[in-house]
Amino acid sequence: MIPIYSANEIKQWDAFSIQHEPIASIDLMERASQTFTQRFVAQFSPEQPVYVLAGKGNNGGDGLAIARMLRQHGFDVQVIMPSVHPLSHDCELNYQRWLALGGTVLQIDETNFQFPNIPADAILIDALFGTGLSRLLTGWMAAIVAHINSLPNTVVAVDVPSGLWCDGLTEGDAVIQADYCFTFQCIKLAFMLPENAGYVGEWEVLDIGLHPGFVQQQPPKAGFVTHPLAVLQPIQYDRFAHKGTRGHALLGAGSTAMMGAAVMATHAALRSGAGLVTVATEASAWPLIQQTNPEAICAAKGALANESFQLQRRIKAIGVGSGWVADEEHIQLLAWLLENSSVPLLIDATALSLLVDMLPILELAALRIPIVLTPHVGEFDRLFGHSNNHALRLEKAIHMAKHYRLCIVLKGAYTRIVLPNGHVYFNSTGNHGMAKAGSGDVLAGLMTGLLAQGYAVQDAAILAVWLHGSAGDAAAKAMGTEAMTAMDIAKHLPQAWQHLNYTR
Ligand SMILES: NC(=O)C1=CN([C@@H]2O[C@H](COP(=O)(O)OP(=O)(O)OC[C@H]3O[C@@H](n4cnc5c(N)ncnc54)[C@H](OP(=O)(O)O)[C@@H]3O)[C@@H](O)[C@H]2O)[C@@H](O)CC1
Ligand SMILES: Nc1ncnc2c1ncn2[C@@H]1O[C@H](COP(=O)(O)OP(=O)(O)O)[C@@H](O)[C@H]1O
Ligand SMILES: [K+]
Repeated sequence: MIPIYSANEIKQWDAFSIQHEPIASIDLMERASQTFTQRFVAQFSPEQPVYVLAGKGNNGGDGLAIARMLRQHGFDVQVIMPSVHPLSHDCELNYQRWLALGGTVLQIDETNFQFPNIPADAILIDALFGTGLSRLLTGWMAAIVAHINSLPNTVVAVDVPSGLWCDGLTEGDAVIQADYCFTFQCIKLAFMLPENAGYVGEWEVLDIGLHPGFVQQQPPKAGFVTHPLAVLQPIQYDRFAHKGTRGHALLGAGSTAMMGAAVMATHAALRSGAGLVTVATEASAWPLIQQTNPEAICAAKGALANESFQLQRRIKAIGVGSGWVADEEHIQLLAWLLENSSVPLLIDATALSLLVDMLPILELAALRIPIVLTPHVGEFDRLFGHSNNHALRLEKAIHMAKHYRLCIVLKGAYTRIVLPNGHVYFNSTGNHGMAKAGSGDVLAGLMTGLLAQGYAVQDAAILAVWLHGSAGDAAAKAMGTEAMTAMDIAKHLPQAWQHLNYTR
């Protein structure tokens, strides 16, 4: 897992490393700049001229060190600096080192603002501001940013695109629109917000060797899940395991016009590792379910509100809502589950819409059993009210998860798994080929299957979301993001499991 820390926490990590490694701050800057340079030379050729735009803080110091290193790699490098003083201590040192190497600096003046001409094939390295941004860029700094954004050049940001507020959304548009952003050590929350996609471009985290002791001392409240086995243990079965010990999942899914949702959720649940999957749905659809998923068992919808059925079949988790319609029958089923279920409950799709009028019983139910909600943004807003942007929505999800003691899986690119303690895991896998009807049903089936096997809600959510995205990536590789369908995600779950195990 890659931690997500705020700008303030990053500063603390920086100081912690300087103290505990120990290392001088200028040497840490040198190491960060070397790491950036290595990454840069792996992608770009010295045939393209490089212009480094360096500010007065430590981000500018990195820029000056990178300029020096790239010159040593044979790049033709020019440095542009707004004439702002004083420079930070380490920026000043790197400024002197650059001059000592025979480097020159093209100064930009506030009064006579004119940006040097840059050849169209030049690469621009943005080291104007980093995580030390303390206010919005205005005046001539905003003008510099606007000018750069008007240029056709490829822009590579050092740590963060200048002007970006790394802990959330930036007001206004005085932010560099980078094509690439090579960021240091941890991910910035801003990278996870769709509104910032045009600023951050393709981002990558560079390990600059900050002291790992800091993460133990101050665990992050948010993280990016690159591999779930770094944060959870998979359930291991011994050779005497049988279908009764692998867990029995009960799905309440499908209605006449949306029976495909039940088919797909069932298929995914069957590929979750669960021993038994029962689908409670309309009897007229049983032949369809059994033709498409011969391993599944069908039951009447009433099974969802039938305690003796659930006890006798040893149901271990229940997932409801995929392909449901919002009618009285389903309201009654959901209410029964909230009031009576003794096993973990997953609430998806239409059941989330029904929940709007059941928040008080949801609150009580969450005291008794683990509950996970799997809304996409529209469903989340319908349930908890509209948010004007993704940063506010995430804040609201954290608030609601804490208030109701729920796990909320807010779906989309970088699906957010929000835990009852307010911590957030962002998922790394998946692609836009999954943005198609039915993908959510696959996730709901898969997660219910994991819950049935005894995974804690948090682990089931992290693992299911990662596997689902990984299966989506495998489907995209095999058939392309256009042609792949939700069912293809379910069919590629075997590859996702293999990927999980192989990279363990
Ligand atoms: N993490 C790590 O371990 C490592 C981090 N490193 C690097 O350090 C970077 C952070 O450096 P940093 O703290 O010096 O901040 P940075 O963004 O360069 O500039 C701050 C300056 O800008 C000014 N300023 C702020 N806002 C402004 C505005 N709107 N308009 C105008 N001015 C404004 C502010 O002035 P003030 O707010 O005091 O007025 C201050 O002078 C980080 O991104 C990474 O590149 C590596 O070197 C080593 C390892
Ligand atoms: N751009 C994307 N990148 C990664 N995953 C995505 C993207 N768009 C959608 N997904 C995933 O696809 C699924 C879509 O679910 P949902 O919107 O509920 O679909 P449906 O309701 O049609 O089943 C979610 O798991 C979501 O995270
Ligand atoms: K920058």
